[in-house]
Amino acid sequence: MNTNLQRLFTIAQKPVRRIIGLMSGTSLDGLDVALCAVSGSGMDTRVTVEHFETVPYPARVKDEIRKVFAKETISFQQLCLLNPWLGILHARWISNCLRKWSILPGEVDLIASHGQTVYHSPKRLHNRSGFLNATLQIGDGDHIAVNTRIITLSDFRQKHIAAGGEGAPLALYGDYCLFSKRGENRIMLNMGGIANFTLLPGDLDPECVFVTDTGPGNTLLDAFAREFFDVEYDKDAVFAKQGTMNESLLAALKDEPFLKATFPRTTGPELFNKAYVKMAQERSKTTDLSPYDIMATLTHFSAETITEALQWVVRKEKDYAIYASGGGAHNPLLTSLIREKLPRLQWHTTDELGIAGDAKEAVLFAILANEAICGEGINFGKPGMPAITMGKLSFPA
Ligand SMILES: Nc1ncnc2c1ncn2[C@@H]1O[C@H](COP(=O)(O)OP(=O)(O)OP(=O)(O)O)[C@@H](O)[C@H]1O
Ligand SMILES: CC(=O)N[C@H]1[C@@H]2OC[C@@H](O2)[C@@H](O)[C@@H]1O[C@H](C)C(=O)O
Repeated sequence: MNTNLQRLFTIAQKPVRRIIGLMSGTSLDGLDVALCAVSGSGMDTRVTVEHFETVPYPARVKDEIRKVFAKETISFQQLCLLNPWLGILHARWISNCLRKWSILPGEVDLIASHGQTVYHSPKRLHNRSGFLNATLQIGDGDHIAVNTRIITLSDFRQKHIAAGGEGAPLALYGDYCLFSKRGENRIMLNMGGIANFTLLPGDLDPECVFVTDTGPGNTLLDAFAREFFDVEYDKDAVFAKQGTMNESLLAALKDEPFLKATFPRTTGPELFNKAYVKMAQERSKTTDLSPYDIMATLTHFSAETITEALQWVVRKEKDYAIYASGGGAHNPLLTSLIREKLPRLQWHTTDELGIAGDAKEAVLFAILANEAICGEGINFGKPGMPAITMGKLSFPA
């Protein structure tokens, strides 16, 4: 037998597996590296985050990714070169983290690599006849496995699409396993570049679990913080707080078929980008707004689209606790707007559940890898949320 398979078999039988979850999201802020100790599977999964670090993407890495990121027309050579380059860089950063944490590669069982999404194209967005849902993540897993000497699972989203989903959000699988609590209706709200949430019913009925993207989280704020103020993001909403929300621009921003389409739905910066905002400004005759007013209006846009999606699932007669995560949870204006609009929801952060909000998505990919090795496929009984295990295997040798 191939010794890699023997090793995998042993890993699957261990009481506790050490899995590194990796996430590099649509914000392009860096690579989240979460070293997790995982036991059990499915609803019996338990996780302890032993170490977590965000390795910031150097400017050169951001620039190279931006040459293809969410763009309809790109250099094929650039895409081809980026795929191994990013895999090798991710491997190097993992090795650096392990050295810093005094952990040997042989002490880690698996790596779960999300990769870098460069294009997300569900059918509702491309609308091209004969083509189905599609998404593309790069930073190849073979390069990670060979360079770290750790078995790697990667490219989780393709199987979800193959089984009838849009390839996202995958958060529900880990959210359901880790955070479901009998007696509490929970909403796990992640505000990254794009915002999404999972509804976890207090009766644990898998058929009532619900997950969707809502629209922009920070992606438009980041794009315009770069354009107007030459900074990577609007830290603590200092710019947005100096502006006034413009009703006409907000209405134009919200006038988009995606925001009226049935839930669940997924999206990305392919739709919500600078051109989208500039077109809304033209339509609403607000091209002369100050940068501060635009930042304020974009923050309201994210808050309203998040709130309206949440209002669609919450029932008046029920209580809900909301657990926020992702970089947007640090944005005081965004969070206060959401809280004002949903005063009945009890507001928490995932930190209160033992998982730091910045680490959550990386941890969720570690859980997906754990499910791929030990799980049986969680059945939500719904189209678009297939009962599958995900991730492709790369062996170090
Ligand atoms: N103090 C802060 N104030 C305002 N915004 C913040 C703050 N800290 C982080 N952010 C926002 O969070 C973003 C990073 O969020 P996160 O890492 O969750 O996104 P991501 O994982 O890349 O996105 P996605 O989940 O869509 O893939 C930053 O780009 C910034 O916009
Ligand atoms: C295609 C893609 O990378 N989508 C991301 C993105 O970032 C947030 C939102 O859009 C979510 O749908 C998804 O990531 C999380 C981890 C998910 O799949 O649950």
